[in-house]
Amino acid sequence: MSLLAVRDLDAGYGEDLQILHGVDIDVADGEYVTIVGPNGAGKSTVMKSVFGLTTHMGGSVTFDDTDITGMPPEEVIYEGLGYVPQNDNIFPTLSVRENLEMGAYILDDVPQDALDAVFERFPILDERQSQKAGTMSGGQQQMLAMGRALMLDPDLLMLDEPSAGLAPDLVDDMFDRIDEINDDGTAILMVEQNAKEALQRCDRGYVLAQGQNRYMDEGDVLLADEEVRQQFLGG
Ligand SMILES: Nc1ncnc2c1ncn2[C@@H]1O[C@H](COP(=O)(O)OP(=O)(O)OP(=O)(O)O)[C@@H](O)[C@H]1O
Repeated sequence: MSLLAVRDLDAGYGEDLQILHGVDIDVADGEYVTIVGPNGAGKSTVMKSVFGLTTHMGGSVTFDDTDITGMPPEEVIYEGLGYVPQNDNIFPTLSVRENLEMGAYILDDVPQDALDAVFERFPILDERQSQKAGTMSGGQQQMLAMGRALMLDPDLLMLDEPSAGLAPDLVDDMFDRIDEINDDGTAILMVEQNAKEALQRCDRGYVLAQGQNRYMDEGDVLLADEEVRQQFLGG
């Protein structure tokens, strides 16, 4: 049984700019899945489509047995799905703590246990609770964006290029933290430019190109596949 099942999905932007052509993606409970592929392949569009941010043109998206096809983000969030977009994923003028509280805005009260869990996972956020988010480093802002998405304790966390813009020595640390979130039971769907590292870390990977599925297998198998390496991983 899939936690997330994307079936034959057609989606895009505006009235008729179709980007995805019959895409299929599955994520099982607790699984760690990555999507890799060339620029413009539609990787981000898959995530945006699951989160109700694109024009739905065909096919379906099911999450935890609920049909969420075309459901707007303000409703999807109630289903147990968290999403950290690549850009604009924090409120720069709000404090760290206010950003985390915003992550739980759909609840009447800020869940103290969730806040404590985020601070335990990312101690730097605890130390900097009152700092304006926009004044933190790129890596710290990325942790804050993840922390915010974790405030509702999602069953699936979608991460769009979490390593983008990070200094090389911080990239491994970011991937380690994603491993930890997954080890604690949250399923991960991640889009990454850093394809080799992402495929090494995940359970299963999809290669997307031109809005279509190209390859799907265990990460290690994709990494070892000569065709995949030549075409999509720079040899
Ligand atoms: N809001 C938008 N309006 C119109 N076209 C868009 C929009 N967002 C993305 N696109 C187009 O959709 C196509 C796929 O973009 P997408 O960002 O999903 O690709 P990607 O595989 O994530 O690539 P990248 O690694 O470059 O982010 C691109 O041609 C892009 O220009």
